[in-house]
Amino acid sequence: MSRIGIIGSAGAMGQALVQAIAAAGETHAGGIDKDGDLAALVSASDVLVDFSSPAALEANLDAAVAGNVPIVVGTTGLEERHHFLVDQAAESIPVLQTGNTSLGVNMLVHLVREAALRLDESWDIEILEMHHRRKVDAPSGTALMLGAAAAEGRGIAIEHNSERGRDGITGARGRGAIGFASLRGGTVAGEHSVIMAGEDERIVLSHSAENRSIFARGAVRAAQWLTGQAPGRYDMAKVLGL
Ligand SMILES: NC(=O)C1=CN([C@@H]2O[C@H](COP(=O)(O)OP(=O)(O)OC[C@H]3O[C@@H](n4cnc5c(N)ncnc54)[C@H](OP(=O)(O)O)[C@@H]3O)[C@@H](O)[C@H]2O)C=CC1
Ligand SMILES: O=C(O)C1=N[C@H](C(=O)O)C[C@H](O)C1
Repeated sequence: MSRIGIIGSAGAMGQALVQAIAAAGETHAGGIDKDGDLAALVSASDVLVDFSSPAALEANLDAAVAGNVPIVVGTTGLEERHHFLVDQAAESIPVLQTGNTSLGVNMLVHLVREAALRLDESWDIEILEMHHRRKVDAPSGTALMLGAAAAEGRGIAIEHNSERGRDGITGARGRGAIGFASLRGGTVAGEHSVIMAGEDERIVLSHSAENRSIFARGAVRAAQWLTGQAPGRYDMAKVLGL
């Protein structure tokens, strides 16, 4: 049994996590939000789960390293500098970073990589996501994971082959590009579609989150798995054996 500490505890994911920890028979070590006592939470925890804000990431990783406690980073909206910080922390402690903790999305990531490996550049890949009106980052972390998987399958660098935020006279779509589009509204927990559009035909691979419990269950599974791992950077594929 592990003591799981929550960063971002009063938030939508933090609250879903409290329920998932109890359902899994684990111990809720406590939680913090902005201005909470991070050091005390680290001392009380065997493993941390962070669903807060990119602005909090550096302090969270530093505290986890100082306390030698593994951390699951589920926060999205991360930039290159945040990924660098994750890599640095992973030299000392186990860190699992993912834009989506659900089994279904991680299976979708796998399927997208496989499809992109087999389809040539004449198939245009577009990623469409929709989330609730409160979401602050776009494209979603999941959309970025799906784009990265498509690029990996295709053997191209996503940094040089993305089309994001089209507006106005954008010119025709680039051959081989991976496009992203984001919708926001209502209470949608998370919808992702990867559209592969070829000549006169289309393949659509998609996932619908019916509620946040799928992310919370996945985060608890990740926290359980991460406890006892060697220092390093991990993802959900390792946890789920995909
Ligand atoms: N990887 C995954 O599977 C999933 C990832 N997410 C991601 O998780 C994050 C949180 O989502 P959600 O719960 O919907 O967001 P909410 O806005 O509902 O919750 C965020 C929480 O984080 C807290 N917080 C903000 N800044 C800090 C800080 N510096 N230190 C500690 N806590 C802080 C907020 O507290 P306060 O109100 O005091 O600011 C708030 O309680 C987002 O990045 C989202 O995209 C969401 C679902 C699944
Ligand atoms: O903010 C959310 O709610 C979600 N965020 C994650 C993302 O950015 O992909 C995961 C999930 O889709 C819900």
